[in-house]
Amino acid sequence: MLDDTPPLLSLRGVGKRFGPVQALSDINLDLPAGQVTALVGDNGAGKSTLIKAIAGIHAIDGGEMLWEGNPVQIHGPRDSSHLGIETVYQDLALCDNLDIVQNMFLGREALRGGVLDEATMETKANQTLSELSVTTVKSIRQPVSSLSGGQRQAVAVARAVMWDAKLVIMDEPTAALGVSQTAMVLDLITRLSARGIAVLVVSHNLNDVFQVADRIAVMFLGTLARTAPIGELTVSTAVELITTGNLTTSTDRES
Ligand SMILES: Nc1ncnc2c1ncn2[C@@H]1O[C@H](COP(=O)(O)OP(=O)(O)OP(=O)(O)O)[C@@H](O)[C@H]1O
Repeated sequence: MLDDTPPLLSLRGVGKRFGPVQALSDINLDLPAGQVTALVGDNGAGKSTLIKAIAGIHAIDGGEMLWEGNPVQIHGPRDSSHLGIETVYQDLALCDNLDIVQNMFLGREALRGGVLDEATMETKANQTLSELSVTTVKSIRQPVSSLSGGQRQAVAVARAVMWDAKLVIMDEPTAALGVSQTAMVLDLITRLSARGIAVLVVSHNLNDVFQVADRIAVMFLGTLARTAPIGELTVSTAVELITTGNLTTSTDRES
């Protein structure tokens, strides 16, 4: 039977111009629930502009976005977080001097009788971290400044999940990480999609992409050169698309 569930988010003909620069042209992209979509492309291809458009930081000036099949207007970060879109940027936006619980509840603290409800916040933070199998953190009361890069990523992702993200966008999540921490973060991405969350991962690292993604979207000079299930491309065809925007050879893997 055909699954007629609409994708969680669909971009239809999306465009964005910065003065003379057409940063995005006619972008058509579906982000299905429970799947990891990798967004790849060379420097300046438009990846950041696209994720910022979805996150409501850049207003689009053409096309439309559909959320679960219905047209939506995303005018700012509040609109996107209201829909259930959470973005984990490279700098993570964690406060170093605050502990894990304080970071996960920053700006959305639980109160009881007008005071902070620490017990509830600790329970919820612990529960989310353990649901995501983040077991490497010694104490949820340690300041995030004492965490490794991978653990910081995990806290930022857990915060998104705790606040009911339906779409998690990750900007170069493994760029600053070593081998074992990269493996931990890739694992975490897989667990997000297993929970039914749509994940959009921007990455320059094709090894990571081929390990974790279900689908790949290749950008070239502001356009979407190709969107395909990951099995339809190889690393070398992906590189060709990234660098030229086309495939001259017919070396696509049989799907
Ligand atoms: N705020 C801005 N004002 C003017 N031009 C911009 C702005 N942001 C991006 N651009 C331009 O839009 C184009 C796409 O940039 P974008 O940062 O989205 O690319 P990218 O694929 O994320 O690149 P990178 O991998 O280097 O981060 C580039 O030509 C860039 O110079």
